[in-house]
Amino acid sequence: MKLQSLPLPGLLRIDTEPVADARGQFVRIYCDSAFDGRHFPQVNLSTTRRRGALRGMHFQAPPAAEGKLIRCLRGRVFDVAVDLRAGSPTFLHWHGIELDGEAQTQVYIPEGFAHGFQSLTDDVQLLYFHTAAWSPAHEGRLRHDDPRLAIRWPLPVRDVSAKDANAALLPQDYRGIQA
Ligand SMILES: Cc1cn([C@H]2C[C@H](O)[C@@H](COP(=O)(O)OP(=O)(O)O[C@H]3O[C@H](C)C(=O)[C@H](O)[C@H]3O)O2)c(=O)[nH]c1=O
Repeated sequence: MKLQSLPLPGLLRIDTEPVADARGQFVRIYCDSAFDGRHFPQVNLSTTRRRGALRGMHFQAPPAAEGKLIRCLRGRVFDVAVDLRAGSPTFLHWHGIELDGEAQTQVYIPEGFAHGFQSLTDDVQLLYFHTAAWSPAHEGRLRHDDPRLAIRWPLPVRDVSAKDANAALLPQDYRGIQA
């Protein structure tokens, strides 16, 4: 398991290392020793039907701020993290990484980030490990097309949920979250 820092502090690319044999392959997705002991009280799986569909941008505010370890199991996605940490040198910066079911790449998005992804193929399956349980009362959403973020999505966007489409744009005085 190789961890590589990405341009936003705390954001990690993880390259897992499958072991192949005549039966197929085995791969370790997570281990405490490689990750200084994250605890994941919740694991989610989403499937997305159509190429171009977009889920996000989601985050949870403290005390339910959540880190996410994400792996694409099927299909291919453009996965985006946005730094919302108050005072961060990369505040409101975004970074995108392609994940796909064939490659062994995962991404770890720490607490204080918003997360979203666009499907680059039909029939995408994404596996998420969360460092906090879902807390609707602490859920926050950003618009995927917020001009203050200026995220460059690879495909024309489609299939956005009403909740995501109706999220508020960031106010000019937005200061971020204390993660
Ligand atoms: C997270 C969660 C959701 N739900 C319910 C709430 C909705 O009725 C339904 C779908 O939720 P939502 O529309 O928020 O799901 P996505 O838009 O796919 O959000 C997911 O994808 C984006 C990219 C993320 O980063 C979120 O962490 C992840 O939850 O499941 C539950 O019942 N339990 C849960 O733990």
